[in-house]
Order: sequence, then C-alpha cells, then structure tokens
Amino acid sequence: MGRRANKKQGAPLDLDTERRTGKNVTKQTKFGGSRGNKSKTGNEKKTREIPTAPAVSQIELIRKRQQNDPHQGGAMAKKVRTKAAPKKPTVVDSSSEGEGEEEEEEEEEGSEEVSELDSDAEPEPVERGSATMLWDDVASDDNNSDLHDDEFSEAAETDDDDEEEAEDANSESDSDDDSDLDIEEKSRRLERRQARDAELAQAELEDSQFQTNIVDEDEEGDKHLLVQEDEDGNQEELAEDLSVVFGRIQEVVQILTHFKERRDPNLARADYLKRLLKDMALYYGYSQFMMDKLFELFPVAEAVEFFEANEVPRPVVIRANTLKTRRRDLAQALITRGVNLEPVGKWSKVGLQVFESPVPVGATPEYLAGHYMIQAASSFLPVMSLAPRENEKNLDMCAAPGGKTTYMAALMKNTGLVVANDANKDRERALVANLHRMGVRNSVVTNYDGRKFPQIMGNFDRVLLDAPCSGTGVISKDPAVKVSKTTQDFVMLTHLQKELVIAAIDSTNANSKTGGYVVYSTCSVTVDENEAIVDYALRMRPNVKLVETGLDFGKPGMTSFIGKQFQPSLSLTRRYYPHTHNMDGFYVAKFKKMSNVIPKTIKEKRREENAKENAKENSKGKSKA
Ligand SMILES: C[S@@+](CC[C@H](N)C(=O)[O-])C[C@H]1O[C@@H](n2cnc3c(N)ncnc32)[C@H](O)[C@@H]1O
Repeated sequence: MGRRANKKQGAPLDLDTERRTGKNVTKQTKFGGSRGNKSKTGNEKKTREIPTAPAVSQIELIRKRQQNDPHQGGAMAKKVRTKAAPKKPTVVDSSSEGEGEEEEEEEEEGSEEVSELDSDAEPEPVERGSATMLWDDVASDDNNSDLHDDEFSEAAETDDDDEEEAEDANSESDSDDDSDLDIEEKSRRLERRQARDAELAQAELEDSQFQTNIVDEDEEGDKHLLVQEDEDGNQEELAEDLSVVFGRIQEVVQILTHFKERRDPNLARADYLKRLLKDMALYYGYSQFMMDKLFELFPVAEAVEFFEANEVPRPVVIRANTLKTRRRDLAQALITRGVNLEPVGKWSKVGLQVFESPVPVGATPEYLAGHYMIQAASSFLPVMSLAPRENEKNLDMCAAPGGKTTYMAALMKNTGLVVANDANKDRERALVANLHRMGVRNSVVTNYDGRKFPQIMGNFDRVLLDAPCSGTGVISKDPAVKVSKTTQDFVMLTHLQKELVIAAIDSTNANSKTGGYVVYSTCSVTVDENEAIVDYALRMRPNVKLVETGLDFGKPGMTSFIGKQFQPSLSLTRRYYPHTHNMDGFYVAKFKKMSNVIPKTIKEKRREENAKENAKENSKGKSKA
C-alpha cells in the first residue's frame, strides 16, 4: 500500500505507471504500449525497406496455400489478424457479473490456438513485422527458416526469378524436341509475367497515392498497400503487414496534426482522413461504420489514443460494501490472502484497485460473504452523483445485475426504499443474488418496462437511469462492439433512451424534501446516446434543469457536435474516457426537477397556436358562407 506515487489524479492508476511498474491486472498486450514502440522504431524506414516483389509474391504464396489447403489458408489469414489483435487479459476473478469474464478466458484460449505467430519460435519481428513473419511461415514450409529477415525478402524476390530461369533453361533444352510445346509454354509464361506486372503496377499506383512527406519520396519500391479483391469482390487486406499499417497511421496522424508543413500539395485533408480511417478500422479491427462514428469524437491524435486504450483491459476494481465492512478492514483481509491492492483514487472512499491476486477475486471468502462488489470504477460515478440519502424512496430504473443498486442501498444505510427494476427477468436473477449476498434489505425488485414506470409508481426522491446503450465505452471488455453495431441499433437504442429518460423524469417528485433528482448515465461515449438524449429531455421537459454532477473529475459534456447545437448547460454533464481516466468510457448527467407540472414545449405551444388560428379561419369562412 502507498507505494505508488505517480497516479493520474482521481482516476485509477494510469496506463504508463502500470507499464512501468509492470504490476497489474491490466496486463499489457503485445500490441498495447509495445506495439507503438515497435512501430515507432521500424516506422521511418519500413516503408522504404519492404520491397515490392516479395510482398506480391507473398500474396501469391498465400493464395497457393489457400488453394492447396483451404483450412491452412484460412488459418493464415487469422494469424495475421491475431497478431494485430490484443491478447485478452488473464482474468483474475469471476464475479456474479462475470459471464463476460468467462468468455474472455475462453477467448484467450481461442486466440492462443491460432496465434502461432506469437510463439517463441518467432524471429525478431520488429523490422518487417508480420510481413516477415508470413514469409517465415511460408519459408519454413520450404525448410528455409534459418534465413534472417533480409535474406527472406531477397530470397523471396529471387525465388521466383530463379524458378523462371530454371523453367527457361528447361524449356530451352526441350525446345529442340518439341517446338509447339515451347511456344505454348512461353506464351503461358508471358501471361504470368504480365499478370504479375499488372499486380505490381496496381500496388504501386495505390501506394503512390499515399506517399507521405515523412517517407523519402525519391525511394521507390515502397509497396505496402496490398489491397486486393477476393472472389466476391470484397477488398482483402489480410496480407498487409499490420505493423506497416500502424506505421502509416502514425505518419498520417503526424501529417494531419502539422498539415500545412507536411502535407503533399496534391492531397486534401479528406484524402488523408479517408486513408487513416480505413487503416485504423483494419488495424484495430472495427467495422468502418463504428470506426467513423467513434473517430469523429476526438481530435485526430486523441482518437488514436482512444483506440489504443480500448486494446488494454481496465484495472480490476472492487467496492467495499459498507453495509458489512469498512474499506480498511477489507483491504487488510485481502492483503492477508496475498492480494496486492490499494485505494482506487482520492475520489472514492470505498474503491480498491487490485493489482495481483493469487486467488480469484470473485471467489474469496470475503467476496462470498458480500464484503465487496467487483465493479468498474466508472460504475461508481452515477451513484456518487445521485447521492441517495437515508430514508428516501429511490428508483434504479435499469438495475440488473445490481452493481449500482447495491451501492445505493449502502449509501442509504439500508434505510428507506430502493426499487430495483429491470425489464430483463434473466438478468434480474443476478440482481437478486447480489442483493442477498451484499446484505441489502431495503430493496424491492420489479420487472417492468421502465417506460411504463410513471403509470405504475411515481413520486420518487431520486431516480437513477443507467440506460441500456451501445457499450462503446467498454470495448476493452466487449470487443464485439467493434463490429456488431449498426445504424439501426443506434436508431433503436436512442429512441429507447429518449423514452426512458422522459419516464425517469416523470417518475420523480419535484417536491421531494431531500431530492427531486434524476441521474442519466451510459457506458457509451457516442454523442447521440448522451448529450443528444439529455438535450432532448431538456426540450421535452422544461420542468427540469441540469445541475453539477458533484463529480470532481471528468471532461465537460459537449455543447455542440458536427453541426448540432445543444443547450449550454450540457457542459455540466461529465464524460469519462479510457485513454484519459483509465476507466471505462462513461457519461453522467444530473437533472433537478423544478416542478411536477410539465410546461408545454415550444413545439406544443406552436401546435396549439396553429390549431387556434385554423379554427378562427374556419369559423370566418363559415360565417361568410
Ligand atoms: C447498463 S445495464 C444496467 C446495469 C446496472 N445498472 C448495474 O449497474 O448493474 C442496462 C439494463 O437495462 C435493462 N433494460 C433494457 N431495456 C429496458 C427497459 N425498457 N426498461 C427497463 N430496463 C431495461 C437491461 O436489461 C439492462 O439490464
């Protein structure tokens, strides 16, 4: 305890410190910090060093392998990706919230299976990255594995030529015997050469469009854009060296950051951005839709930091259950078991960050006795903002599996009432189990659609709406978000979020002596699920206003975004990011309800005025007639 001096204020231990100390729960992925470093060293030269011919031959060899053995070919493609994908963390716990965590462990096994390229036998990959490794893979089939990197490329380059020369020699010696065959053979060879030349020319053309200022433009043979079409006409970039892609990402980021000085005058900003977004989607494994959507939230350089941070697991944090223990006592008990931990930050009196544990954190006697909840640090924030008080009647509208309900109950010291509602019965099993384990006695579990709540039960002192969301803040936990979300998902989710926030406001009692507050939160970083929803609520319910969240860190909410203008008070809301706060991406907004009367919205007023006007016009018309 107390060994760590260099912490980011407020947030759990920052990534750099963890890298330095090597202590963690947030194990470094090969491509986390080290990925950047590797690419930095290799980057400046790499684009010049990788010669064209081997790269193209490489694709041919892969194709040959795919033709010979489809499974092998598929595995190869996966291997390249696996190399780029971060390794999953070894999970040290399995809480009742831990379904996902089990999956993580399984995924880790899965990724090990295809991850031959990560094995100990891997040659020094730095200079040529996975292109070299692919070569290695191919070369090893030919018992050439003892060649070093440069030899790989040269050998590869000459292999084809040698083959052709040998073919030439053979066919020449045969020519005396059979000149017809000779002509046919020569024409076939010519065709093969032409095809190869065309491929080279195509690669050169594509690449030349993205010569950057950093790369020596006099250098030729800089062929790292190996985009091809597969049989279905899809762009296939699997054979591209991902470390080269990363190098190019860094170059383009540099250019975009110092655009005037470094740009190629023939290329517009939009050209660089298009290339960057495509490269980042490929490198980090996002659908283009999700990459575009998340990228637009940040300035260019910060966007890269965000996507990098999503490749690194967040710290494991536990919350001491003050209904049963004190944080100090809990820490002592766990330290006795060999758990390495310390307070999560000055901002919380109940959080502990776990660095190492010889036992699964979700199976200690203290866990089973309900002395703590395994809970992401970001997940403390909406409850802290809600600040429920003793003897209040409060609602947790979307409560399962209960991380926040149990915290609310603890802050209320098991007094008053917490209605813990969720629309999903299955998820409520975990909620009920957690309430029991944590010794919560002031809660009632309900199973309603939150949108119906004002008709079912109202007059709450405080309402927490931890809304269902796309999960773009928790990509390190659930990488499926990178590819699984579509425009339609966002349309449906934001519609639901709007209805829920209105229901949450309408369920709150503005005349509450102690409260009258609503907290809206999501584990997403998109503006449409956050500021846009809160702005909608302010417009539809002028009887609420935004107030300070009471959280002393976090970035202010956005007041405008890509042509959309939000109310200025949106800056009172708070955003949290993995790359800034080393916690899951999160959003918190706090409303104070001023009146139980819902004033008419501007639209409604206009509609009424129009209706009156129309009625007048109609009656005038009738009297004339
Ligand atoms: C972000 S999770 C809540 C996490 C929870 N607050 C916690 O801290 O453990 C969102 C929850 O909303 C629930 N949900 C989705 N649609 C709902 C609706 N219309 N009404 C009520 N709950 C809903 C989901 O079942 C899910 O459990």
